[in-house]
Amino acid sequence: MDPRNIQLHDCEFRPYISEEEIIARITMLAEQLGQDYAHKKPLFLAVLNGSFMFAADLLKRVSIPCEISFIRLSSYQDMSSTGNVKEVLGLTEDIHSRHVVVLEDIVDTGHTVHALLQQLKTHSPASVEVATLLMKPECLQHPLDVKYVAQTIPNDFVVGYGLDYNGLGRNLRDIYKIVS
Ligand SMILES: Nc1nc2c(ncn2[C@@H]2O[C@H](COP(=O)(O)O)[C@@H](O)[C@H]2O)c(=O)[nH]1
Ligand SMILES: [Mg+2]
Repeated sequence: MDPRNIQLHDCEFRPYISEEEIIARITMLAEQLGQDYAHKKPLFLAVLNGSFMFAADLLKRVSIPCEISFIRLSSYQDMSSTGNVKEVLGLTEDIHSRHVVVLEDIVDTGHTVHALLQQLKTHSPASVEVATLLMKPECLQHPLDVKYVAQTIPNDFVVGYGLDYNGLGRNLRDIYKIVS
């Protein structure tokens, strides 16, 4: 095995996106959000578990007044989407008339974001947009308009920087992709 690669459970992963590249992308995203949401006091809604590192690093770089809250959803098993989006921890904030920005680690099929947007819209927010660290456009199965994307990637299974493989890998500073 290449010494730069890592093993998680039964799979080998190789370095893909470095922490420096991730932070550079997030810094640009934070500046864009700061401009678009100046004077709107946005509510960032981070989708746990995967977005915890992205949310923390993004929020540290957003320089306008804002709030953050969390929701926990689950739809992935092993390396694929089940298509069944389970709410593990629900919405605790009143989002009526608020400008909401959903923070996702990765948009793959889009099932998760699609289901969440449907739910959020029933609470009459002033606006809802999605900011994601990663997006796999070729996997999308819903006509989603994801306004803020730090980086698009091909259809590869990735781990690290909050993303896991069956519970492991969330603590990695860089993003790795599976060796096929
Ligand atoms: N560790 C990884 N998790 C992934 C990957 N692609 C998706 N996911 C997880 O699923 C949800 C959303 O998927 P969706 O199909 O509903 O869009 C995402 O938030 C992740 O938690 C991946 O490559 N690696
Ligand atoms: Mg996620």
